[in-house]
Amino acid sequence: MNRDVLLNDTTLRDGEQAPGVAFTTAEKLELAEALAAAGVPEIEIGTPIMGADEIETIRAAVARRLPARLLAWCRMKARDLDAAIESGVGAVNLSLPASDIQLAAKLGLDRAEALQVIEDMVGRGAAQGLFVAVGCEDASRADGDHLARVIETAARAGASRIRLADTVGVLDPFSTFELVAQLTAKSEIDLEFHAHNDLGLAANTLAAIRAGARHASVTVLGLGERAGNAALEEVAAALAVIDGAETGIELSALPDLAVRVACAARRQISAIKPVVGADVFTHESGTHVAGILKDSRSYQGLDPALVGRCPRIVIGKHSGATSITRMLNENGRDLDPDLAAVVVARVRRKAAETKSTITAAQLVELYDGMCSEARRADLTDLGQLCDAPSNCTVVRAGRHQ
Ligand SMILES: CC(=O)SCCNC(=O)CCNC(=O)[C@H](O)C(C)(C)COP(=O)(O)OP(=O)(O)OC[C@H]1O[C@@H](n2cnc3c(N)ncnc32)[C@H](O)[C@@H]1OP(=O)(O)O
Ligand SMILES: O=C(O)CCC(=O)C(=O)O
Repeated sequence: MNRDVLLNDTTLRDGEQAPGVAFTTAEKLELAEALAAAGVPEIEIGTPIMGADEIETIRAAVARRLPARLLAWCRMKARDLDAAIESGVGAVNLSLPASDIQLAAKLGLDRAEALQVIEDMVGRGAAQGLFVAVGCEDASRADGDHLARVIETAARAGASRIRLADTVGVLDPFSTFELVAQLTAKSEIDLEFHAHNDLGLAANTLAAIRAGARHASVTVLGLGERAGNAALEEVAAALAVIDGAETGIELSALPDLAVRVACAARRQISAIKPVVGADVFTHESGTHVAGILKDSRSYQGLDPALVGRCPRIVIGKHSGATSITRMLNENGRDLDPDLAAVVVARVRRKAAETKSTITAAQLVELYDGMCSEARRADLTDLGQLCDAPSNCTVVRAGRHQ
C-alpha cells in the first residue's frame, strides 16, 4: 500500500512508560497483533536493555512475523544495541539528547562529543545490518544548527530516519511547522515527529506532517509519559478527514484497539476522548439534534461510521421538542406539537434535578404521568399543566383552583 504518512505506534514503549503501566508479555503480544491488524506499519515494541524479560517478550513478538516493522528503543550505548540484537529485532531507534540542557544534565557531553557518539553508534548499528533511526530527545529545545549537524552526521553514518522529539511538550503548531520545515529542507533522510501532550498540543503532529515529516510517533489513547503522546486514533482520523492522507490505518479498528489498551493499562477512557470516547458521537442539545436529523453533517465533522461508531441522541437538560417528540414517537406516544413546550419544560427540570440524561423509559413514564395528571385534573390537554416544579399540583395552576 502506498502510504502518505507512516505512523509509528509506541504504545508498547512510550505508552508503557506512563506511571504504573506494565503490560504482561501476553498483553504486549495481543496488542502488537491488534496494532498490526489495524494496519499500523511500525511498532516500537520495547526497550531491550530493561532486561531478560523484555528481551524475551520482544523475541516472542518478532517470532510472530507481524506485518509491521518492529523497532526497539535504545540509548546510544553499545550495551543497549547488543540487547536489541539479542532480542532479534531488525530495526532500532538509537536515542541521544539533542538539547544542551539534556546533554549536560544527563550525559555531561558537549555538542561535538554528542556528534561523535552518534557517528560511532549509528555506524555500529548499521554495520550490524539494522535499520537505524536516530531519536533526538528534546529536539524542541535544541539549537537549530546542532540539530542540522546531528541529521547530517546520522545520515552519513547510515541512519535511515531522524526522530525529532518534543520531549517535554513545549512546541506549538507554529513553532513545530517552522522547526520541521527548516530541517526537512536540509535533510536527505526522512523525519519523524514525536509529540508530547503536556500543554494539550500533541496535535502539533499534524503541523509537523504538513511541514514535511513523513513519519509520526503515536500511542493508542495518547498513553505515555506524563500527559502522554499524540493519540493514534486522533492523528489517523484527522489525517484522513482533514488532509485526505493515506496512512493504511483501518479506522474502524480504533475503538476496539482503545478498549484493549485501556484494559491492559488499567486506565479509563474518558467519555470525551476524541474518536473513541463514549460520548463523542452523542447529541443532546435541541438545535443540534434538530439539525442532524435533517443532515447528519450539520453537527458531525467526523462521520462516526468512518471509525466504526454510531451516532446517538439522548434526552437531557438541553433537549428541544424535536428530539423529545421523536423519542416519544419511537415509544408509541404521539405528542401533539402544540403541547411539546410543556413536556420540554418538565424534561428540562427533571434532567436538571437529576443531573443526568433521561432514558426513553423515564421519558415515557414522565409523559404518561403528565397525561394521567391532566386526566385527573380534568384538563382538556397537557398544555394546561403548569410549568412549575414537578411536585407542584396541577390544581395550583389549573382551572379547578
Ligand atoms: C524521553 C524518553 O522517554 S526516552 C525513554 C526512556 N525510557 C526509560 O527510561 C524506561 C526504561 N528505562 C530503564 O529501564 C532504565 O532507566 C535503564 C535500563 C534504561 C537504565 O537503567 P540504569 O542503568 O539503572 O540507569 P538509570 O535509569 O538510573 O539512569 C539512566 C542512565 O542512562 C543514561 N542515559 C539516559 N539517556 C541516554 C541516552 N540517550 N544515551 C546514553 N545514555 C543515556 C543516563 O546518563 C544514566 O546513566 P548513568 O547510569 O551512567 O548515570
Ligand atoms: O529519542 C527518542 O527516541 C524519543 C524518546 C521520547 O520518547 C521522547 O523524547 O519523548
